[in-house]
Amino acid sequence: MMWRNIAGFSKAAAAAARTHGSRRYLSSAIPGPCIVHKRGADILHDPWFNKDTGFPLTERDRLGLRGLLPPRVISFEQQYARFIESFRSLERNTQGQPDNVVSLAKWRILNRLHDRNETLYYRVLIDNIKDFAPIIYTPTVGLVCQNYSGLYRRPRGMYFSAKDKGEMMSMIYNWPAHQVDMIVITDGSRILGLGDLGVQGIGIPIGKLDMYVASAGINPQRVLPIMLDVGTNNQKLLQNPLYLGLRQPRLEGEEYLEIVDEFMEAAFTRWPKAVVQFEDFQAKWAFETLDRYRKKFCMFNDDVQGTAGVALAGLLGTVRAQGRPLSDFVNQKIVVVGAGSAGLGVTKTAVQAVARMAGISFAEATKNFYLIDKDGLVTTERSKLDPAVVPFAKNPAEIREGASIVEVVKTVRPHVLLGLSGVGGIFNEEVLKAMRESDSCKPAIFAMSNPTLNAECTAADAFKHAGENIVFGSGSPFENVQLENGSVGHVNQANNMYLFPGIGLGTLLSGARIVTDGMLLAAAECLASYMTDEEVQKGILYPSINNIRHITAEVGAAVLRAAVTDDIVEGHGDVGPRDLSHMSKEETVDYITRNMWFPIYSPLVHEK
Ligand SMILES: NC(=O)C1=CN([C@@H]2O[C@H](COP(=O)(O)OP(=O)(O)OC[C@H]3O[C@@H](n4cnc5c(N)ncnc54)[C@H](O)[C@@H]3O)[C@@H](O)[C@H]2O)C=CC1
Ligand SMILES: CC(=O)C(=O)O
Ligand SMILES: [Mg+2]
Repeated sequence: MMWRNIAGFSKAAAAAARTHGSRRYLSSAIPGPCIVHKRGADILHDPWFNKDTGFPLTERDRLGLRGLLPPRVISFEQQYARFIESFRSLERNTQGQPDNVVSLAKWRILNRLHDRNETLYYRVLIDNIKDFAPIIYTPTVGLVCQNYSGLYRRPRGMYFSAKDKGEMMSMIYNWPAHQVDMIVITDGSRILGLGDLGVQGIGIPIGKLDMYVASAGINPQRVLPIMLDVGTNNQKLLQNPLYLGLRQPRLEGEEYLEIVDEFMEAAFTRWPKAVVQFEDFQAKWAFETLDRYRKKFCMFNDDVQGTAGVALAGLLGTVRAQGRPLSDFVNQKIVVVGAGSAGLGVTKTAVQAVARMAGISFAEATKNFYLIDKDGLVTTERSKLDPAVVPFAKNPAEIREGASIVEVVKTVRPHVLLGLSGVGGIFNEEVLKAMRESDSCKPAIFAMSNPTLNAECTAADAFKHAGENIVFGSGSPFENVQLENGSVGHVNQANNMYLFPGIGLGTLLSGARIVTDGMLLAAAECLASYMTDEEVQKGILYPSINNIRHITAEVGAAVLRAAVTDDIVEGHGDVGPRDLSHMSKEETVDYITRNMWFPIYSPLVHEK
């Protein structure tokens, strides 16, 4: 497959140059120039501009590179083929070694390319996204974060620590790029299902932004991963002499919020048009910061809001997979395991959808939802109920307070069992077998926790124990399952990666001041309607990751149009609010697609 890619490379590159990219092209296949303010070895050491052995001789002369490279010029196609061959050779040479060792070796080879030559890196990533997303994103990114202090070679992104209080407004100007479009920020307090990883959580913003470049075509020169290091409560890290973060317990309360406030003010002062994505904050701060900033800054929380949209699309897909009309969603009984930032975001959004569809109140719409946390089923009987879960607490007369997952499944016979608990394997054989008694003809199991070992169950176990007629989704990728009946059990990657790039891109290109509920709902609806009935009936609820650029363009357009409807757009570049409001749906998709950056070597022109 890889070689087919390479064989079709030149034609594809020319087509790409026509249809993608924010760089302007002089003719259909010739990329426009890129201004560079460096010369000589400085260019070779800057991954944004470096072409390695790909610099043409004339460019070597112009930029003072002559003699700094071996004499032969290697084409982009040859460089690409050479990298892929190295990667395949690494795969061959590591066969039989433990999974973690192989995954980290693959991450290292990609990371080295990222550090050296971003154009080639993003090109191999885009063309081979199915193979490489599991390395730069979940699950391997989790392993990278766990080992970050040892793996660290050179910085990427910016680090703001509790010690930088009062300095952030000037520090933000240390970032070399004049323009920043997308920022992903974490405080490292809940990295995937791996808990508090402190400063080592920086791997998550880096991985998410790689997905932004690959999926949404955000220019990699304009992305900024941010780590807010406010300490860590992870004792193992605090005792690790190699740990690279602040060696102090996490800041709490006002002290914590002052740090986040200061960063937000600094970032939006320098880049007022940027979009900020909050990622992997522990639940209390995820909700608090979302509440605090969503009306003031152009930001969203991916775990709360992106996940909710992807899950809603999956839930609507399961109704279609049952061969029922969408309106039947209001009758689906849904058990959500995990009442944190993701589980609560999903439950709230799904209840809102039921309320809207059935024309009933939010409170009435909670009837078919059952929320389970580490203490079991949440009911009104629980002492010290977290205010965020109060709306979903059941009457203990229906099922007892603290009932286990299997008790709830046996009693409720739900259509859907959805896990966002971060606890690997809690959908055990007994729970999965209980799902055989579901009231649905096609029960749905979503084991959405990441990374792979934290998934509530594996795909193979789900099909084996819950039955071959289920639909299955997981946060991290699993292989499809060969079923005994001869058919294929499809695995859906129920991951917010299907939405956050489109939410960010649509917001950016509309120049929306904030991210509204309408924009988020439009993103979810777009994803929900993306699949054909035929696909959905086979249990395929989300598109292949190979189509991620296409789905992102569609989602981005839906988000942009919703922003226009909400009357909050300020336009982007030459395109004003009136232009945006006059675009048809197709024109909006075209506008979004034309603004996606695509990696191709541009002639470099030196300017002092
Ligand atoms: N697939 C996707 O797109 C996404 C997946 N996630 C995953 O969801 C998981 C949870 O994330 P957050 O909600 O942010 O974490 P969180 O820490 O805010 O919440 C975890 C919840 O799980 C509950 N829980 C813990 N142990 C449990 C047990 N044994 N039984 C039942 N419930 C239990 C906790 O009480 C808490 O309510 C993580 O693994 C994360 O990777 C999060 C966002 C997106
Ligand atoms: C996918 C994601 O955002 C998470 O697991 O936290
Ligand atoms: Mg996350």
